[in-house]
Amino acid sequence: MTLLLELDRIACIRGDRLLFEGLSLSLARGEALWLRGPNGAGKSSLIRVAAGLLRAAAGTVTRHERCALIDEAAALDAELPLRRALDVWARIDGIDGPMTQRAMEAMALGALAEVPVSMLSTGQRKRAAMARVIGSAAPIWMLDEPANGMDDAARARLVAAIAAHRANGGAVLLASHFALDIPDLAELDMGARA
Ligand SMILES: Nc1ncnc2c1ncn2[C@@H]1O[C@H](COP(=O)(O)OP(=O)(O)OP(=O)(O)O)[C@@H](O)[C@H]1O
Repeated sequence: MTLLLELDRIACIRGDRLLFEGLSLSLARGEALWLRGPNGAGKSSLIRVAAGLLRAAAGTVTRHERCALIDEAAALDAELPLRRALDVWARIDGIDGPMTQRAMEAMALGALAEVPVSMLSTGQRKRAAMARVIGSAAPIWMLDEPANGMDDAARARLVAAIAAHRANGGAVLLASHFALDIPDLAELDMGARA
């Protein structure tokens, strides 16, 4: 079993509030873990700690591979047409053009390639952010509320992309306050810890 991500006895403080402590988890190739819990439980904070964007108050995070993140912050340049905005990231990630093309197809974004990111709807923007994650070829995906604003068809594509990623040896850390139809999904109830 090859571990891709290990969190060991993590504590997280936001403002002056201790959100959680002593939290340990690991993700091996092919695994997916659902962080569940109500608003404010600390799901986004844990994802940000795992991604290295937020410092833990205690404990250690070990990422054995590259990770790609989708969160509420817009990752794509709003002024650029979608295809070019994704190409910018592909160049940064050192990924080839066909990979970006496949990522766009996975999220059914072909018809939106020339539309500026700023003009995309909420759900389209989530699909675009997901295409960026798929196109990154990063083994670890950290997905914070990826399905918010997505319609049923987009959600099905998201679930299929996650399945393909796991089958390919990737791992997924998923924060969502509602259930997604993902098989063989481990759960961590952040609400129970709060
Ligand atoms: N920058 C910050 N400074 C202080 N407190 C913060 C900050 N960001 C978040 N918090 C607090 O940390 C707690 C956990 O927030 P977090 O966003 O991690 O929860 P969540 O489980 O992802 O919630 P949601 O389901 O609403 O996305 C909340 O009480 C929030 O107000």
